[in-house]
Amino acid sequence: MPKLELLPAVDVRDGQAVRLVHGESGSETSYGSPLEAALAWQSAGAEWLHLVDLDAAFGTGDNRELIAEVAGAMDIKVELSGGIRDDASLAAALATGCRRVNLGTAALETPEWVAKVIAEHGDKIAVGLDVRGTTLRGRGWTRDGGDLYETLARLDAEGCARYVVTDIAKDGTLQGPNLGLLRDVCAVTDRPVVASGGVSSLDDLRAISLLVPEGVEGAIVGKALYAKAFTLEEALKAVAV
Ligand SMILES: O=C(O)c1ccccc1N[C@@H]1O[C@H](COP(=O)(O)O)[C@@H](O)[C@H]1O
Repeated sequence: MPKLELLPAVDVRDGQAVRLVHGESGSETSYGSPLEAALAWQSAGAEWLHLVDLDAAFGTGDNRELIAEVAGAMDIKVELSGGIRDDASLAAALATGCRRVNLGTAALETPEWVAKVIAEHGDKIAVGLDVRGTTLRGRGWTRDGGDLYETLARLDAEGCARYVVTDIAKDGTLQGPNLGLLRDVCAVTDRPVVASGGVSSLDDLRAISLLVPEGVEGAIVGKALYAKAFTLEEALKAVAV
């Protein structure tokens, strides 16, 4: 059985590495330099970095140069999210050398463009399914964007390679992942799923690992690492098989 991939997160707002609660603007706790955070996760043995431009996601500007600097400094694979909604922002994201990008709002608001870039870029494109209940949210998680399962069926048909599933109610709360949601998504798609939101302990990571046979490929870990609930080295050891 393949091991669960871990993706430590660096979310950037106003030039700083931050964590939010439920993705709400204004709930930030700041953790300093995004480059230092990313280098620390890399030194600790990460194989992936989940890098998010929160200003671009919220529409409050962007951190494009800093994001490119961080992505460019990494020897590990980078998954880039936030504000990738058109040809120009996609080109800028891919030019950072990242391994793949996550599209959120675009998958809800401009489905034709998303179908086109999936066809052009294959597994360099993942879709972030950010949900409250079973309703998708876009534009910094401030607007409803349709039903999770209808959108998933459409994206599957268009050849989307991978989904990053975030339970907004769990994100940044250290309350444990929504394992039921992950199981439900895996039951309706054969594409790999990256779990996001709520990880609080090594036991949470072990519980997500048990879903690898059902289709969960990875888990994004944010607040728990910054809050020092465990170290990344401990996390990597916990999911090693
Ligand atoms: O990661 C967060 O905490 C987050 C919070 C609020 C909005 C977005 C967030 N992150 C990721 O950003 C992309 C969506 O950006 P866009 O809609 O494509 O501009 C998605 O991967 C979210 O999970």
